[in-house]
Amino acid sequence: MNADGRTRLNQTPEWTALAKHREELGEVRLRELFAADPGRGTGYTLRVGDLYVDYSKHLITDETLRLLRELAAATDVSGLRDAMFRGERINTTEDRAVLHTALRAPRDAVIEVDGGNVVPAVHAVLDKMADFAGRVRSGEWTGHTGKRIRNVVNVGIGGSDLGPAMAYEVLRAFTDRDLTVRFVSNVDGADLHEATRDLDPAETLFVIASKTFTTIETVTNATSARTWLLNALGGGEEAVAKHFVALSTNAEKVAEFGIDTANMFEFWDWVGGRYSYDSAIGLSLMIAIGPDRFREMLDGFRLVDEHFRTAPAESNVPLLLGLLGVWYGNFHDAQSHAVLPYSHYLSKFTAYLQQLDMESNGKYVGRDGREVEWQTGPVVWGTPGTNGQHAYYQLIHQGTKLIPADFIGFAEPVAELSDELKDQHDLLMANFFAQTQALAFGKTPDEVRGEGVPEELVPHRTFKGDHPTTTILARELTPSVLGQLVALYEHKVFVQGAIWNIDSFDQWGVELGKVLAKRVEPALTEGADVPGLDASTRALVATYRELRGRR
Ligand SMILES: O=P(O)(O)OC[C@H]1O[C@H](O)[C@H](O)[C@@H](O)[C@@H]1O
Repeated sequence: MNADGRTRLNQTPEWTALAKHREELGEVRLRELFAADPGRGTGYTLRVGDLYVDYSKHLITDETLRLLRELAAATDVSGLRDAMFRGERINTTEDRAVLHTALRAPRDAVIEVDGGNVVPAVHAVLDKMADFAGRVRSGEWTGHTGKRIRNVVNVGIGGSDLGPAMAYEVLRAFTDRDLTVRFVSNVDGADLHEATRDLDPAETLFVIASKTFTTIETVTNATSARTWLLNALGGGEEAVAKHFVALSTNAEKVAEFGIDTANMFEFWDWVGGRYSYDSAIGLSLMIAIGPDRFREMLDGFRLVDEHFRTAPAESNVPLLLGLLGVWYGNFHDAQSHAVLPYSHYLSKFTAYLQQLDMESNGKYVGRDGREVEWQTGPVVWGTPGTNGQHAYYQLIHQGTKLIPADFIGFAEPVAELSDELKDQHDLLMANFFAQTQALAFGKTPDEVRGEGVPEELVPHRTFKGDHPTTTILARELTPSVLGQLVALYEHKVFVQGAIWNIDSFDQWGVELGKVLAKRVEPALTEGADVPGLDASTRALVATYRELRGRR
């Protein structure tokens, strides 16, 4: 028992029961499970909104699912979920509410933080964003010299970059193709250079996205962007006012930087950075796709929020996905989780999920302040599937590691493709279905022999199978479907954090590097002596200075 009145996760009877069940199951053969239950292919499926979710190719039985749900009940996942939706301060280490779900609440909803309803402010900002996006899109908003805005450059990093950058790619077919939208995140000057080198400053709007407005990379890039602009256009504050807007929770710092707070789009400390792209942080996306599409996306988020909040455990998709991750991470020693979209437009989706999942659940200290004795968040990785097939799938099929994977695909190609390109879609999806089939069922030595393969090659050409996958299939990729997918993963991450008893909403682990970077910088620039610098770093810094001719 802990100070917080909870039994340690790995001492609960539900955990023990799962460990025993795992032992009894031994090596699960998916071929056998499918042979024993002809209804498995349709029975082990769920629907949420437009998403069809097949979890039949998992190393589980009805009993596994029952025991996993008992673990969720014992760890009170639904209690924490309800506390989150109610606006309680479940981010205990930062003493904050966790209310990204309020960002997509309907206008008439009431969600209180500290006795005040936050929903009217959410919609006021959405309306302000819609008004601004509309003016940029129509050409009514002009730059300092009177030219219309044709380029939007979002400057931000982490949650202030990955979400909008990912969603912009996903929804490219819905964007205004006359606008150039780019995302700059890296403090490496090459990023801003490449993003701006062919742009006319007079036609360029910078959207400075930073929750805290203190992030060194973003403030540095924003300062350089301002210099680039003013060098070209002249002018001062009036020019900045026409070419810079800010997305932030920190009005004071925004004003200090020189952006008029009238040009600031606000959000709040109860929105985590990695949960923020449907807040003001989505402004670049909204300018690209228009306010109506943005609202459709929010509707998609809301649909899955409602499902997560109200669906019973047996049909609750985020709960299921979270539990499957626990099953592999905690009872099969899986270290990673692959997300493999079969859509070119989802090329940045997994990178986005990396922050969502790994920054949320990469923790070794529990909410009780004690070190956990169980695995927490997995390494999340992956790229669009067909490309992966010709690169790293070999290891998934025949390597020595267990890598559970999500396959995400769509029945319809994007509408604007030519007929010829649309015809390629069946081939893409044939690969999609073939891969999960091969991963699950493999190829036995006898099957290989049956093909006349020489005996010495049989082991090499045998596929053991039993590599677990979830298939997520939707009719087409729309703004709403994107919202549904993102909310699905947000809540999956929530479920796992709740079970592991960690605070999924802080990120103390990124702080140390930031502090050390500030300390080391004067050593690089001025050769300053940094007291306490270790021998390795000291030698590296000296070599760096030598290579730059700074001796
Ligand atoms: O939006 P900002 O305040 O600039 O923060 C940007 C990012 O930097 C931090 O280091 C955090 O790890 C991220 O969670 C955050 O999204």
